[in-house]
This record gives sequence, C-alpha cells and structure tokens, in this order.
Amino acid sequence: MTLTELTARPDESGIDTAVAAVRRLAAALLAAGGRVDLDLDDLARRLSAMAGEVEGLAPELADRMVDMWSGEGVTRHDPVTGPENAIAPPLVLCAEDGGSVAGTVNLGIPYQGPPGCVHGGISALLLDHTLGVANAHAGTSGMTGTLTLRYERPVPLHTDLVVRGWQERVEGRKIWSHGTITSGEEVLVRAEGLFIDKHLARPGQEVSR
Ligand SMILES: CCCCCCCC/C=C\CCCCCCCC(=O)SCCNC(=O)CCNC(=O)[C@H](O)C(C)(C)COP(=O)(O)OP(=O)(O)OC[C@H]1O[C@@H](n2cnc3c(N)ncnc32)[C@H](O)[C@@H]1OP(=O)(O)O
Repeated sequence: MTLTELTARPDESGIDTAVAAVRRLAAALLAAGGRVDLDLDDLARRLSAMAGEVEGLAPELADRMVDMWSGEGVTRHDPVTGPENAIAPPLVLCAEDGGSVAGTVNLGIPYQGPPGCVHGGISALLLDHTLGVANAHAGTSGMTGTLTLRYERPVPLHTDLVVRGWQERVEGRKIWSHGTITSGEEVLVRAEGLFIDKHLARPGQEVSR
C-alpha cells in the first residue's frame, strides 16, 4: 500500500527539532518531578531567558497568523499534527486505501489521564482532528458541530496507537465522519462526528476555505 502523507512530517532540522527538544523537556520535567537533585530555580531562570530570546525575535502575531495559514491545507501549527507546536504529539496522518486516513502515535506521561493511560480529552482531540483531516481528504470539510466518543477500553501510554478517521456521508452542509483509536486489533475508542460545512476566513485571505 502506498501511503500518502496528509500532514506535515517533522523535519530533521530547524524549528521542528527545536520544538521536539521542548517537547522532550516538558516530558523530562514531568518525569523528574519536583524532588530531583537539581537547582530548579536556576533551571527556570535559564529556560525563561531562552523563552525571552525567542519571544524577542518573533514576528508580529498578525503576520505570523498569515504565515501559519498560507499553506495548501496542511498546517504545521495545530495541536495534533503540527511539528511546530510543542503541544502536538505530533501525529502524522496518511491516506489509506478506501478513503480513510490514519497515523500511529505513542503517547507519554504529559498526556496521562487515569494511571498509566491516555486522558480522554486527548483521545477526543486526536480524533476530532483526524476526522477533520479525513473530511479534508474526502473533499468536503467543515467545523465540528458534535463529537461523540465511546471509550471502550483504557488507552495505554507508551504503546503504539493507530488513530484512524473516515468520512461516512454528506447531506447538504452536514458531514458525518467516524474514527477509532486502536491498539493492535483492539478498538479502544470510537468517535462519531457531525461536521457542518462552514469555514472561517484564513488570516490574510478573503475567501473562507
Ligand atoms: C475547521 C476547519 C479547518 C480548515 C482547515 C483546512 C486545512 C485542512 C487540514 C486539516 C484539517 C483540519 C481539521 C481540524 C479539525 C478541528 C475541528 C475543530 O476544532 S472546529 C472547532 C470546534 N467547532 C466550532 O467551533 C464550531 C462552533 N459552532 C459554529 O460555528 C456553528 O454553530 C456551526 C458552524 C457548527 C453551525 O452553525 P451554522 O449557523 O452554520 O449552522 P445552522 O445554519 O444553524 O445549522 C445548519 C444545520 O446544522 C445543524 N447543526 C448546527 N449546529 C450543529 C451542531 N453543533 N451539532 C449538530 N448539528 C448542528 C442544524 O440543526 C442545521 O440542521 P438542519 O438543516 O436544520 O437539519
């Protein structure tokens, strides 16, 4: 099967690697906790200085927003697939035969909900976005109107998970899409989304699409 990537794969250099280091740092701090043998006040000062340096170099937010939305549909900033977003795992989604989209992700402790398991809101986030990408891939997309999840099994951390979405049907402006999170053959979460064909104007562009 030929896999066509629908979302940005993180680059091995530049901003993506800097963001990956921040992701790693966030996980490391959580793993370390407050009782480590480390001068955390000094660490905080050093990290804050680095943040200030980057803040000082950032363009005007309005200009950055135009830049963020100037791509051909593939975003690099979103909180699920965005390699420039430290909050994103990030998930890389590919087109599959039959019209679905899917990607594999392995989530660590920053995404924890119940002990050793992924937070249900994180599963919802991943599925919401994946259904959105499935809609874009199918050619009719919109904003999430209603997202319904059925959590069938706890979703384990530190495990390869497949997040999959596909468009079921379109009636007028209504778009129904489904998705799953699976581990091996086992379905852990099922999602059903009702999206409404509506698009907010992208910054710097007059046409909303
Ligand atoms: C999002 C697009 C991004 C584009 C990027 C392209 C790049 C592609 C790459 C990557 C894909 C990205 C993937 C992103 C995925 C993430 C998605 C999100 O997080 S979206 C944010 C969360 N959702 C909101 O913030 C909506 C807030 N709500 C609204 O704006 C409105 O309420 C809206 C648009 C949902 C409906 O408002 P109305 O005024 O257009 O619709 P009315 O005319 O009232 O209703 C039309 C029909 O729809 C039903 N309807 C309306 N709202 C509904 C709802 N919430 N749930 C179910 N049905 C609803 C109504 O009952 C009506 O049905 P009857 O024609 O009477 O049968």
